[in-house]
Amino acid sequence: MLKLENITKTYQDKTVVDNLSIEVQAGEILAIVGESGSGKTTFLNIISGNITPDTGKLYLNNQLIDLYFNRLIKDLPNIKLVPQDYRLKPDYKIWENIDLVLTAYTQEYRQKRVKELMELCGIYEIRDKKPREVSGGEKQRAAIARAIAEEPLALLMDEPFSNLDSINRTHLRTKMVEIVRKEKIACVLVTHDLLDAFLVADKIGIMQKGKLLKIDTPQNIFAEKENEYIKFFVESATETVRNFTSRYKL
Ligand SMILES: Nc1ncnc2c1ncn2[C@@H]1O[C@H](COP(=O)(O)OP(=O)(O)OP(=O)(O)O)[C@@H](O)[C@H]1O
Repeated sequence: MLKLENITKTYQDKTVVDNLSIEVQAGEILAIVGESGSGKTTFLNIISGNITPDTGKLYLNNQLIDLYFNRLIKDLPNIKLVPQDYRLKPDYKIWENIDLVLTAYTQEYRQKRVKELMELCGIYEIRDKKPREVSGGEKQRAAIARAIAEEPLALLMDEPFSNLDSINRTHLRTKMVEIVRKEKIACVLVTHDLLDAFLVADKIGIMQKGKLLKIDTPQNIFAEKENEYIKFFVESATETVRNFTSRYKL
């Protein structure tokens, strides 16, 4: 279980992340949705240990993790971030990219784990290709396989769908749910696209100007009655589908 309490980050006089608290259970996906500049990436980087917050606490399975000590290596163990640009090593094959993070383990375990991860993430067929020879969706799934190789408790994803075409998007959404459930990881993803969040998340947090306005189930966010900003956000996300159905009277 991943839990953050009262996280705040201010740059000069601008509060970019304003007193955020979240809780994500193992095997659950929380999608944080907000417009560009709302503070999503900063929040994700605080959770991964890459940015030190001004205040707030992080717990993993009820254990307090120190976010404040001066570290040489910024990444927190047990929390892995899949960056937007994947950062796969271009000169290594897909399987080697995953194998590289397992050098501390025995050869026998590495082989078994790499195969298992490639099968789970649906990239076994492309294991001998280099990153430039595969699609964006395949690169994304390879980056997920690499991130979860050492069985982290939490997986963070920055705009996982934004570089993908609609077929790859659909495939990734299905795979992500399968991976998170099977590996029992607490997953936080950030996206500006509420439709993706509706389709993949167990809970959605709507972020505006550094604040989380509401965290609730996709059904309740969709049916929001009170907050004008959330209503507007839901309207704009579903507008294309409504226009299409009304055009053809479906
Ligand atoms: N190092 C920094 N110094 C000063 N301001 C910063 C810094 N990093 C981010 N900001 C500001 O914080 C705000 C939130 O940025 P952030 O990248 O977290 O938003 P975002 O919601 O992820 O946006 P996007 O979807 O465009 O990536 C922005 O106004 C940005 O200019």
